[in-house]
Amino acid sequence: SVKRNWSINDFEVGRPLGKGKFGRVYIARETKTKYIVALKVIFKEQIEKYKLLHQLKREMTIQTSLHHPHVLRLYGWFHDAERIFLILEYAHGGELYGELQRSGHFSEQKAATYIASLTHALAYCHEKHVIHRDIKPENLLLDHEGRLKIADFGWSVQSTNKRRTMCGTLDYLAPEMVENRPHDYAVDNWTLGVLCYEFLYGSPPFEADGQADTFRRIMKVDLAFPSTPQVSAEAKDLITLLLVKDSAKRLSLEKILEHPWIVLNADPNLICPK
Ligand SMILES: Cc1cc(Nc2nc(/C=C/c3ccccc3)nc3cc(N4CCN(C)CC4)ccc23)n[nH]1
Repeated sequence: SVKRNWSINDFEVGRPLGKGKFGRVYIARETKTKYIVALKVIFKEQIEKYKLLHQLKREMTIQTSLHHPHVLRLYGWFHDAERIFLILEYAHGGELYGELQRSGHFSEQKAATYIASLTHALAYCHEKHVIHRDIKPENLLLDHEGRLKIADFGWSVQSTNKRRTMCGTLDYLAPEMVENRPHDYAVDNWTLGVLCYEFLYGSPPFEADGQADTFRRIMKVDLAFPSTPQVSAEAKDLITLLLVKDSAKRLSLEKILEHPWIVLNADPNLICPK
C-alpha cells in the first residue's frame, strides 16, 4: 500500500534501536495495518547545518528505487517542522556487527553465505548504476531468518559516467578512495574482500592504531593472514583476488559467485540459520 501523505500520527513509536549521525532510529508500528517498521528520525537543523540535504535526498531517491531481498527497503518518508522521518523496513535480527562481536568470527559457511548475499545485492545495485561505497558491518542488518540486508545508503551515489571523489570510513576504503582519486564500482569489490577477511578473522585486514598507519597499510595492500583462527586456502584465495590495488584487476562480482570457496560454502538459499 503505497500511501502518499504519511504523518507521525500513523505510527505508534517504540524503543530507540540506535543512534545515527543525524538522529535516532526507532521501532514503530503503523496503526491501521499493525505493520512493524523502523522509523529513522533526522533533524532538519542538523541537515541544514552540515549542508547534507542534497545527499539525504540522493540517499532517499536511491533507496526507494532499490527493490532486492538483500537491500533494506525504504517504504516512504514524511516531515514536520523540525524533523524528516524515513519509513524503513524493520530487520528483526539486528546488526550483523553485533553478531560478529558476540561470536568473535564467523564460520566459513556463514561468512561465505553473507559474502554471496552481498555480492548479489551489489550486482543488483551496480545494474542500477548505484555504487554503495560504504559497505561495513555497521551498515548490515539481519532479518528474522538470518538473511543479510544492506542498510544506510547515506554514502552511496547514483554513478553517472562522471568519476567520483569523496570521503568514506577508514578500514573499508579502497586505495583509489584513500588517494581521493576518481573511483568506480570496483570500490565495492575491494570492500567485499575487506569484509570477507573481517568475517573470518574478526577484525579488518588493515587495522592499525592511527589513521596514517591504516592508510599506509591499504596503499601497500599490506595483507597478512593470522595463523588462528584456521581459515581455508580457498577463502584466502578469494580475499587475495579482491584486495588488489589495481581496481581493474579485482575479481568481478560474477566471478566471486563462481569462486570455489563460495560454491563450496555458501548456503544455496543465502540464509544463515542462527
Ligand atoms: C533501520 C532498521 C534497523 C532495524 N533493526 C534493528 N536495528 C538495530 C540498530 C539500529 C541502529 C540504527 C542507527 C544507528 C545504530 C544502530 N538494532 C536492532 C536490534 C534488534 N534486537 C533483536 C535481536 N537481538 C539479537 C539483538 C537486538 C533487532 C533489530 C534491530 N531494522 N531496520
